[in-house]
Amino acid sequence: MDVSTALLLTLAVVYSTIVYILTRQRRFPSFPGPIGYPIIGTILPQENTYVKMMEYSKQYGPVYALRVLSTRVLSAARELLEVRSGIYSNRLAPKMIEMIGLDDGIIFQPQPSRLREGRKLLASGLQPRELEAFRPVIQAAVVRFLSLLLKEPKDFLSHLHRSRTRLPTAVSLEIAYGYTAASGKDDPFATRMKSFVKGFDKAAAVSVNEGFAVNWLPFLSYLPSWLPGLTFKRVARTWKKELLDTLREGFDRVKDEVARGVAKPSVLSCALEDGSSGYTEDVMLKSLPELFTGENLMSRLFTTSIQLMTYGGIAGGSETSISAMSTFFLAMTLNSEVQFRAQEELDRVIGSGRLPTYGDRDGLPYVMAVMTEVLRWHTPLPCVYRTSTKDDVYEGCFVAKGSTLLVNLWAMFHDEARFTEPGKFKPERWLGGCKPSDERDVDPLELAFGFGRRVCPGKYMAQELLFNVIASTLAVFNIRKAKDDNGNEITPSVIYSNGSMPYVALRSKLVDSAEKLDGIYHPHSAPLPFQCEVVPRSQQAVSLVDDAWN
Ligand code: HEM
Repeated sequence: MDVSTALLLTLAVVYSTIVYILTRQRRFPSFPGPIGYPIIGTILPQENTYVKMMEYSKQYGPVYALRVLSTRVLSAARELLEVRSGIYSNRLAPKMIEMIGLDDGIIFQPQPSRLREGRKLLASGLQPRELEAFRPVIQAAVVRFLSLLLKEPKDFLSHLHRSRTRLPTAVSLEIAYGYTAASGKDDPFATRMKSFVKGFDKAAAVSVNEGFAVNWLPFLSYLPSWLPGLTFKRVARTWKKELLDTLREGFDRVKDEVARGVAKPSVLSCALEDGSSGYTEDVMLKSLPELFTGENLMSRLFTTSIQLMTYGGIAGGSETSISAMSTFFLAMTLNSEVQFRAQEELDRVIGSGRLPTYGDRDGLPYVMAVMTEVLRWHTPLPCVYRTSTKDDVYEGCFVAKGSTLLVNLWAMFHDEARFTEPGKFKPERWLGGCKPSDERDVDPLELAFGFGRRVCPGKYMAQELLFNVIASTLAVFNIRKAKDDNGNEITPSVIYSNGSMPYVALRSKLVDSAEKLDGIYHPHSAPLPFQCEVVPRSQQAVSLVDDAWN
């Protein structure tokens, strides 16, 4: 550890001690939970933190509390986020995001009326009925993915990850701005948006070895900028201009197209054309880009709110849809019988003369069950979290303002009382709707996307995209275990990067090793790179993709 990191860590411990002492509360009994070390609190494991937290809930009960430095964490039931949403709907903005002025979109929006307006704007393109207009866009993005799979089947993970081919980004650009990114690398607007997301992402990072110290030592923002080492203030000023200029470019381009009567239908063009929509320019400017940043950022935010200062923080965003798609490829590699059953259903219902579409979903219950099980087996965001905005009393115990509330989705989806063999990938459990417990509260199609006022606005788009990828890939390809040089099958291990949970160290070792393996940034809760063979099922299947692509 170098001197500056050590100094920052020391500062963080001192800061946490002061905050802890100042905010200590004794009025109400505390929740049960691990006691942890003095000052530092509980040390959470670096990997699979949500599994450890599930163990705590078995030990201490469904509601328990722990402390990480000065941050109180309450592992609670979803009802609390829904019923007391007035107190538990906020997320803490990282200081750098605040300084750049990017806390004014949706993700960090503290004002209920402004949040409602921004979410309404996104919903105008992302609700099921509105999405229908964009169905061809989603289908085209999926066909592009299939044609890449035909050309370079070994690179299936790269096709999902790399920004040029990343499905959700391509679709979001169309829905938000009516913008079709050129398939080459140098599409100017897509590149600018990409750097915007990257800048946003970096500004929100909370690791000791990545991002800005002011995010985990917020008091630094009050020190004068002439002090040595406080370059972040200058960076914030420069980025504020650069990032807002990018947003302005997207906005002005569509505004100009609308004025000339040549705008393609998009959320922004509709809002601008519809004089009665009443959105302020600021809401349109800052809320729309959160289609990109929201998908990317959710995991970072947990760490921000939990303020894992001395321990470091998460390495990156979540890219939730990509995580689910990678899980699908892993599940198919490991469960050939599931794959054959889904393909049998596709052949019977759709035949081999066309690709399946989202409109076919009601006739494909087993394929739907595969998708549901993907979202349960390794749910992309294992925890949903919020920061409380007021002191509160819950079940007779005190919840201090600023506490982090956490709902462990992983624990709900792996609850042995509800699911037989929760660690196994078994789509059958979902046949006939939300089984096995008949309790809607564990339906991954709902639960994996969060709750109440903050429920994921991209939920329907994500489901449509995921369904299309799953159904079309299974219709066209067989996914099999790869073979080594001696012809032996390679069974991939089921190892996931930590995703939306804190790393109790610097950057996760798993993330580092994943990057070394194939050079792709793997910051989210997704399987580490693995091999499989992706082989077309027939010449007719190849022609289907070629024809659709051409
Ligand atoms: C499988 C894919 C996805 C999963 C599992 C997922 C899950 C989630 C979850 C759990 C949350 C937090 C909700 C809460 O706090 O209660 C969230 C928030 C969010 N998601 Fe998604 N998401 C996915 C895809 C997407 C897509 C495709 C987009 C964009 C089109 C998107 C945009 C957002 C945004 C903007 C937020 C923040 C909403 C707010 O704070 O009000 N997500 N997502």
